[in-house]
Amino acid sequence: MEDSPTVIADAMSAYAELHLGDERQAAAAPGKDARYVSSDDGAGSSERATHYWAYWHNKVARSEAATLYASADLRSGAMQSGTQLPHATELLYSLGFFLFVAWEFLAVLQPVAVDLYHDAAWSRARFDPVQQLNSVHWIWSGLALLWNQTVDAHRDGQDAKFGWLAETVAGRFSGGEMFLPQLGIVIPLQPGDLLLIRSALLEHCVLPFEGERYAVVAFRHQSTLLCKRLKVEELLDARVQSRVDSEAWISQRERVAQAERSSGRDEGM
Ligand SMILES: O=C(O)CCC(=O)C(=O)O
Ligand SMILES: [Fe+2]
Repeated sequence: MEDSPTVIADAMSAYAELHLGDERQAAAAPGKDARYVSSDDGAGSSERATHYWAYWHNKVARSEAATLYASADLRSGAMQSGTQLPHATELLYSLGFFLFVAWEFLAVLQPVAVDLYHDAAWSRARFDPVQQLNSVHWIWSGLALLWNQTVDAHRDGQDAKFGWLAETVAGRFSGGEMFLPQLGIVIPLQPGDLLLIRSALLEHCVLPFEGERYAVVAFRHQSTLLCKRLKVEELLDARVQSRVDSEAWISQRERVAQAERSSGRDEGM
């Protein structure tokens, strides 16, 4: 990912400059999302932002009216229905290489996970504007974009339980390593690196940093997986699985999907 650091950093800077300016400044209310509660909410806080692009299922209405939801800064507490897609196109194309490499690595590491994510993505492709732009390498249900955000220790409880998050960072900064408290491991994540972690299981946080640190996080929520009654934990376990495992899993998945359809118990996502 040699050229990606500047490509991504430039695209994120441009995007922030053009489209986040006012919303960024407006973020004054205390955050509702514990992940982004900053320990140093003083100087420079107006430069921090978290922005989501995600396929979001409307559980209350039980509809598939998924849309692009975005929050310029979760500290404002507002999740807004996004209309920013036209503005987002340039940034999404700049992230293409990251999405491609994440897909490739995950396909080698655990093909079953790619199958599972891919199925979920394609079943909802017509509702998912990001999918429509990114085509085959978009296997995620959402992206979190972070500008200079400190991130306290957390697990991403909505992510697929035994699934994966893909992340890369950009900008010029020192510090800002990813720390995994349960394992006592510090990952010196640098621009150009790709990180895949089990975000729902492993606590992670970002250590203090100086400079400009941008993060791009691709995730898939558990609620968007197709076969929710599958014992995903047995499938996405810690082993690196072979294609043979994958084929066995596909037939299991089909059986479960069929059982769900015929019992009529599947209430959507
Ligand atoms: O900024 C990072 O490096 C991590 C972000 C993260 O963990 C999250 O958004 O859930
Ligand atoms: Fe996280």
